[in-house]
Amino acid sequence: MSDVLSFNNPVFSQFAFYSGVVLCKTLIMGPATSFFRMKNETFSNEEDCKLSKDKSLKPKFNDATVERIRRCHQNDLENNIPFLLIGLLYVASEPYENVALYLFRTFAAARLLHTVAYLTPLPQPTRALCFMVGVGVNGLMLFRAFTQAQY
Ligand SMILES: N[C@@H](CCC(=O)N[C@@H](CS)C(=O)NCC(=O)O)C(=O)O
Repeated sequence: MSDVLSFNNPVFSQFAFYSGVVLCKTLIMGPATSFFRMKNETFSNEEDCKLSKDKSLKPKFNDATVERIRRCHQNDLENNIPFLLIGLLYVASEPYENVALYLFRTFAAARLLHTVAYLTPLPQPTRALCFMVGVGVNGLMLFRAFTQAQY
């Protein structure tokens, strides 16, 4: 049991890999927001506006691109952070390796596709389905952790 949360455990190692994938994806959203803020001259604070050549610029909160990236980032935070926490409990429950790998891959694929669907944007229900697959994986992992835990 002491080796469960170590890279000697293939399930933890695979979990670390797919967590890294979704974390990288989430981390990219901040710089992507900054990039489009500068490109579209859409700043949310007075002091940021002063950095622009146009000194008459005022804070703006309704740029469609910036707001879409922000919503996508927030959605990542709402889903990927629970994946990291629930995943740790799940790995500690010592699941079957092939089932765990399938769940990790499904979650990572669903979240990457969710971003593609949000930013393209693809017609609904594409994004909703990606979201539900992610929620489903988190739910299954949490169920397994609950059923293995003592109370
Ligand atoms: N916080 C989300 C909760 C529900 C959710 O995550 N829905 C998915 C599928 S429709 C989504 O992509 N929502 C868009 C969003 O979070 O901006 C919301 O306000 O929509």
